[in-house]
Amino acid sequence: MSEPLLVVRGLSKQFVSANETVPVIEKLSFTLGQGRSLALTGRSGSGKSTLLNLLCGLEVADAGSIALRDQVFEAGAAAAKHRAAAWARLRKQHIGVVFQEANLMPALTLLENVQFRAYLAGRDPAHSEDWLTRLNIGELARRYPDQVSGGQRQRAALAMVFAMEPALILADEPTGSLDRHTSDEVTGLMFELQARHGCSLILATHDAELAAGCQQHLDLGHLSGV
Ligand SMILES: Nc1ncnc2c1ncn2[C@@H]1O[C@H](COP(=O)(O)OP(=O)(O)OP(=O)(O)O)[C@@H](O)[C@H]1O
Repeated sequence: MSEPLLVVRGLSKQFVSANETVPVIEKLSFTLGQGRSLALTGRSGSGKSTLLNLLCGLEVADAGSIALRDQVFEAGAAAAKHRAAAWARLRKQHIGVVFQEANLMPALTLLENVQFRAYLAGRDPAHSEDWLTRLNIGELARRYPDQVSGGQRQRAALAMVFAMEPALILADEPTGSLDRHTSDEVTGLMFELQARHGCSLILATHDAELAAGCQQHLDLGHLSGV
C-alpha cells in the first residue's frame, strides 16, 4: 500500500430542511493512497456529490475527520474561518475539482482559463495549450466558454485540472456529457496522468466500466443500506 494521501474517519453529514432531517453520509471511513484511484458509486441521491464536496471543504461535516496531505480537519474542532482558509489553500494548489458544471471564467478564453489555473497553483502555464490539444480542443483555445459546447467546456475544465498538477483530483461524473469515444479518451488521459504524476483520483460515476478501471471502490448505496 502506498503512503496514504487521504484518511477519512467516522465522517457524517446530514441536511436539515424545514420539516425533515436527511442523513446522507453516516460514519464513513476509508483511506486512499498516493497515486491510487477510487470509484465512488451508488444510486442517485446516495451522497456521492456530498462526499466530494466534503473532501474539498465546500461542505462541512457534522462528525468525523478528514486528513489530507499535512492537514487534519476535525468536525467542529478548528475555528470555521481557519478551516475555510486551509481548504481554500488546498483547492488552489493541490485539489483539482471537475464537477458536473464546468467552472470556467466567462471573460477568459479557454486557453487563458487553463493558464490562469496553472498560474494560481504555482505551476508553469507554458504547457496550457498542449493540454487543450491533448483533449482535442486545441483549435478552440482562443474561444470564450460561451462560444463552445457543454462537452468542450468540460474538456477545458479537465485541461485546467491537468495543468495544475494536483495531488488529488475529485471528479463528479466527469464524462457525463461526453460521447463514448471522447469519454474514453478523457478517461484514458485521467488514468495516464494519475500513473505518470502519481496524483490520486476519486471519481463519482454511474458508469460501471469506468468504475471497474479504478483500483479502489466505495459504494455509498451499499454502505447506507439502500
Ligand atoms: N443542500 C441540501 N439540502 C438538503 N438536502 C440536500 C442538499 N444537498 C443534497 N441533499 C440531499 O442529500 C442527498 C444526497 O445528494 P447528493 O447530491 O450527494 O447525491 P448523489 O449521489 O450525488 O446523486 P446523483 O447521482 O443524482 O448526482 C439527496 O437526498 C439530496 O436530496
